[in-house]
Parts: sequence; C-alpha cells; structure tokens
Amino acid sequence: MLAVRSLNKFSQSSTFFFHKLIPVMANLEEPQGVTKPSSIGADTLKRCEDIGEASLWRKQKRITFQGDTVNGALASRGWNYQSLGNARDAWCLVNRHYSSHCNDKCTGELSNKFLRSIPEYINIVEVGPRDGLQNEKQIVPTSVKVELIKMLVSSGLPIVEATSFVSPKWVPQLADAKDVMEAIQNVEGARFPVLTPNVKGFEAAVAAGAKEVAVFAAASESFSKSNINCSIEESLTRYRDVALAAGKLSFPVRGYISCVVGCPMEGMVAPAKVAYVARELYDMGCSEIALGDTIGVGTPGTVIPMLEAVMGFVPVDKLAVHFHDTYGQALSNILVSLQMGISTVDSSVSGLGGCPYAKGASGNVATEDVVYMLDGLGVKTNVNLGKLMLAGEFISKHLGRPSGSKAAIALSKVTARASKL
Ligand SMILES: CC(C)(COP(=O)([O-])OP(=O)([O-])OC[C@H]1O[C@@H](n2cnc3c(N)ncnc32)[C@H](O)[C@@H]1OP(=O)([O-])[O-])[C@@H](O)C(=O)NCCC(=O)NCCSC(=O)C[C@@](C)(O)CC(=O)[O-]
Repeated sequence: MLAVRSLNKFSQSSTFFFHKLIPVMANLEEPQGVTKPSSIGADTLKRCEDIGEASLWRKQKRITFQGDTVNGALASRGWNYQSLGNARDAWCLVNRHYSSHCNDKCTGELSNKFLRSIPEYINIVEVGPRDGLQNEKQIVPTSVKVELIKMLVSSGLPIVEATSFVSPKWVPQLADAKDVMEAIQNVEGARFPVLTPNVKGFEAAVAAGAKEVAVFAAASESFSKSNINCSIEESLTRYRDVALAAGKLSFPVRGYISCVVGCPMEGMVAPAKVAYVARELYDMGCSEIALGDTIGVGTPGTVIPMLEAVMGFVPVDKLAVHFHDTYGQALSNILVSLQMGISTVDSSVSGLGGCPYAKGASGNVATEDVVYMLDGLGVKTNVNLGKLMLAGEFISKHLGRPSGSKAAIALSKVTARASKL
C-alpha cells in the first residue's frame, strides 16, 4: 500500500490503462545518465545459470514439523498439524494421488533444466506488519501488531518488517512506530527493519531501537511525488543522507524501488529507469535492493526484462522481489525471479495490504502461498507453515475478514477433514 496524494486516475480507468500499456512498450525512453550494459541478457543469464548448479532435488531435505505447544492451538481448530509443517503430507492425507512436492518421476533432466537455477534457500521478508497494516482503514492496536510480529517470528520468519517512521499525518496507521519497536526489543530470532523516508525518520527509528532501515524510492516520477512528495532525484539525495547516517552505525539499509513494471499514473515503466534507480541506491550503500511491483500488474513477460536490466548494475544476491498480487501474477513472477537467481522474496501474511488508488488492487503475495510453493519446490525457508497460518488466522480474525492466502484457506479445510479421518 502506498500513501498517494490526489491520485485516482488509475482507479477510474484501470482496464483502459493496461490495454494501452502493451503497444507503448516498444517506445520507452531510457533516462539520461544510465549507461546501458553490454550484452546484458547473456551475462545475466550466464550468472543465473552459475547459481545453484547442483541439483535442487538431491540436496533438499524436508523440515518436518515437530510437535510443540502450538499443536494444542492447532488441534483446537480441528486442524491436523502433525502434517502442516509439511504441506505435501497435509494434502496427501486427503488426496492420495497428488502432492505439492515433486515425486521421483519428475527428478529427471527436464525438471532440472527448469529448476536447477533456483537457490537452495530463500530468505522470506515478511512485510505484513508494515506494508499490510499501513493500508488498513481501521487502525490496528499496538498490542495486536506486537502479537502478530511475535507469532510471525515464532513461525521461523527470519526478517519481519515491523513498521515505518514516516509522517503520522501521511500514515496514521503506523503512528505507533516507536511503541511497536520498544515492545519487540526483546524478541529474538528475527531482524526487524523499519521504513525511514529521511534522516528525521532514521533518527527516530534508531532512538526507538531499530537496527536496520529501509528507504523507498520509485522508478516513476509521478509516483515518487505522490508517495513521498518529492522527485526521484530529491529522494535519492535524502536517501544518501540516510545511508551515510546508517553507515556510521554500521546499520544495513534496504532500498526499495516502487513501480518497477507499472505506475498507476504513468503506465508502463521502462526497465532502464528501474536500473538507474537501483544503481543509485546500490552505489549509495544499500545492502539490498527490493524491486516492488506496487500495483501488481507485472507478468513474467515484464518482470524478466526488468530484472535483466537491474542485474546489469546490481549483483543478483543483492536483489529482492516484492510483488503485489492484484492480477494473480505474484507467484509466477516469484518463480521466474527465483529461476533468475533471486533468493530474497517479500510477502505478507494472509496477503495483507493493497493500494486504495488502484481499483481492485490486492495486497502483497501471501506468505503462506509463497511458503507452500517453496515447500513444493523443495526449497528451504525455515518457515513452519502451520505456525505461519496461526499468525494469519490471528490477524484475519482481528480484521474481521477471511485470509487472503489461498494455501491457508485450502490447507485449513484439508487438515480439518484429515483430522476426522
Ligand atoms: C516523506 C514525507 C515525510 C515527506 O513529507 P512532506 O510533507 O513532504 O515533508 P516535510 O519535510 O515538509 O514534513 C511535513 C511534516 O512531517 C514531519 N515529518 C517529516 N518526516 C517525518 C518522519 N520521518 N517522521 C515523522 N514526521 C515527519 C515534519 O516534521 C512535518 O511536521 P509538521 O511540521 O507539519 O508538524 C511524507 O511524505 C511521508 O511520511 N510519506 C510516507 C509515505 C509512505 O509511508 N508510503 C508508504 C510506504 S512506501 C510503500 O509502501 C511501497 C513499498 C515500499 O511497499 C514497495 C512497493 O510496494 O512498491
């Protein structure tokens, strides 16, 4: 979700807007000052092939869910969570013919060809408490946010973006940033980055106990003005100051780029514009660049060229992808990103979030769906799907609506039935 001033053009004509995008692609202008890398595609693809050469299937070992106190809570819901740490088993209990996992028959050359470049371990960055809750009409109480963060951490998520130190006039939903950070000071087992749009925000974040921050630029000029009230160049100047201040404390800075494939006002965004902003953020010292399809319009057809362009300037292991799922493309976009060697994926428990300025826009891809897919691919995440679903159920109940995760909905039905068998 984004705080966007006076921008509802997109919501008024979203269908028209996207139909218009396709022919525009061929005439995109690149921003000045970007040096186009030579043979970008070939280099990139070579680099990608070098990653994870070894067979994914030989290396993976399933992490089986161990019984613990969570089982009581799970059982009280009629869920058979003996199995939910492992999505395959849950599914197999009811349907004996299919599995989310690959079976022996698909470990041959063909699957290796398509899957061998997928990293063995994927770092999931949970953005629900920040990107999700910043978009909620009702302001979620601090205690609920804190409980949600604790549950997410206990599911094994290594990074939980906790909140934002932005203007409370812009984002009143996160006005309690200081209280949230203070309440999670003693929570161990995960990192808690926060968004900081300027040095003022950075200083407030540090005072509240943050140890890593994120700055957020855009690849679209109009969007930058709408979201943070300044041009792309002005934002980069602000972020250099933040990066400098963070560098003095040796704090990592993540650099987001919004609108990496489409902007609600400008339409299609040229890959070279994204590459330019990515290079600037990387050069100023950002340790990771997160590429955001803010309004969820990307498909592999637009995501692949964008990633190729960015990979010409930023090493693939410094990139993360951040997909919203408005058009139901997020998982396919994640899959192609993984195939290109990306090993950090943002997602939001229960698919929290959304953009009020893009009609029908939904939230980030649901973390449960990402974990289910990665489990199916045999990729490690260290996330326990059962515990994650509890966190999703907790926040969905609080918000008074069903989970936005298809996997969570399906698995809760399947395991409830299975437990009665
Ligand atoms: C950037 C600003 C601050 C500029 O806001 P501005 O109005 O241009 O700035 P200003 O410097 O004139 O300050 C205005 C007021 O805000 C205060 N202020 C100034 N800075 C801060 C701060 N850090 N914390 C608290 N207060 C602050 C400042 O002190 C002043 O207070 P006043 O004198 O009026 O009482 C504002 O536009 C803002 O806060 N925007 C937030 C936008 C936002 O949070 N958007 C959502 C996150 S981005 C996102 O979701 C995309 C992402 C990351 O998920 C990726 C994707 O999906 O694409």
